[in-house]
Amino acid sequence: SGSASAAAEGAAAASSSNTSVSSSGSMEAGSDFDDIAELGAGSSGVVQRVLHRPTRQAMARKLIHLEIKPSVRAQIIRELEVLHSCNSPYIIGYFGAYFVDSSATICICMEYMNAGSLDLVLTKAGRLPEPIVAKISCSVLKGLIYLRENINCLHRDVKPSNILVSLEGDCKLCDFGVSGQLIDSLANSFVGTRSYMAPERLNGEEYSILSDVWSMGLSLVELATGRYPIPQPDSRDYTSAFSSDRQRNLAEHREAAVKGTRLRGMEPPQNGPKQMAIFELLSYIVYQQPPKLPSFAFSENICDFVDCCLRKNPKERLGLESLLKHAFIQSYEQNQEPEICLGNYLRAVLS
Ligand SMILES: O=c1[nH]ccc2cc(OC[C@@H]3CCNC3)c(Cl)cc12
Repeated sequence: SGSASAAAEGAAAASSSNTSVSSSGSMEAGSDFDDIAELGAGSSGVVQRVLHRPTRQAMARKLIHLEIKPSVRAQIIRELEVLHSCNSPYIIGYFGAYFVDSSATICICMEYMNAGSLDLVLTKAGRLPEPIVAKISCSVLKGLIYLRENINCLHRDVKPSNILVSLEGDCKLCDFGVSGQLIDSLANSFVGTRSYMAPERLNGEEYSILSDVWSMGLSLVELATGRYPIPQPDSRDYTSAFSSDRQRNLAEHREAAVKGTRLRGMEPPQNGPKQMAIFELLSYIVYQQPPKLPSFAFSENICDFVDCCLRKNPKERLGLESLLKHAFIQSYEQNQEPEICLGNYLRAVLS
């Protein structure tokens, strides 16, 4: 930990958000960190809120258990080093990573976001109003563009739990596939009952930035309705969360964005099994029509935006720059109504 402290001291002086904790790769865990709370657990590991004592820096530390040989560990640490050069308001800050020898665990130290990930926000907010979904979409697009332009990497795992927000109104991407070796080491670790993977990827075809666009589109439908959108809800499912009066629904979005009020999310599927088996769900994504938002409860702009992301054929999907110019993003980007801001909304809805 001595080397880490020295590195952190030096880096902290640089006061950049990308101070490096350690690249030695052999530093024992925990010596410089105080565990404060558990932030969440996902399919690849547990995330804790920690304090890096030498720098007094609050951090989020992700622990991933990996049974791999030392040479592969060193390669993962090396491949993660490029994250030190990531400096974007839409990408989570990176402090460094190290292995805990005794428990074959990699610890990845990242910037702490005090409003957590969007899967957790959604459980409290019910569903997110359109202006908030627009702000999040804009940040996700800018984050994906930054990854492609600066580290030439795709995200590969866009979903609500990998989009982080802060009470100051920041929205950043995390857990993107920057280390090929880490991707390979995690290849068989998928556990879960839902997938944000694009049809072409489920079909074993070439993965491209347009597959990230599909995952973003699916995530936005979930954020806007409060429910994972596959299988496609039927009309009865919609009536629990949305009024039949279109104008009332549209007014409700704006009001909830300004006041930070919770909106009732959609119930899980009533008809049929509570939760579709994962294989059935994956074949549904590949063979059935893509999900879409109910036009009676949402604006044409957001309905068209998600349709442009959720085309089954990747060649028909819009690219990142075109999506950034879409009316859904522009309509909120331009008349940036001061009372509609992500920070105010999150402070109200999470209070
Ligand atoms: O503050 C954070 N920084 C980096 C990663 C991170 C991940 C988080 O949660 C991830 C889990 C995964 C599934 N649900 C929540 C939270 Cl809740 C905060 C942070």
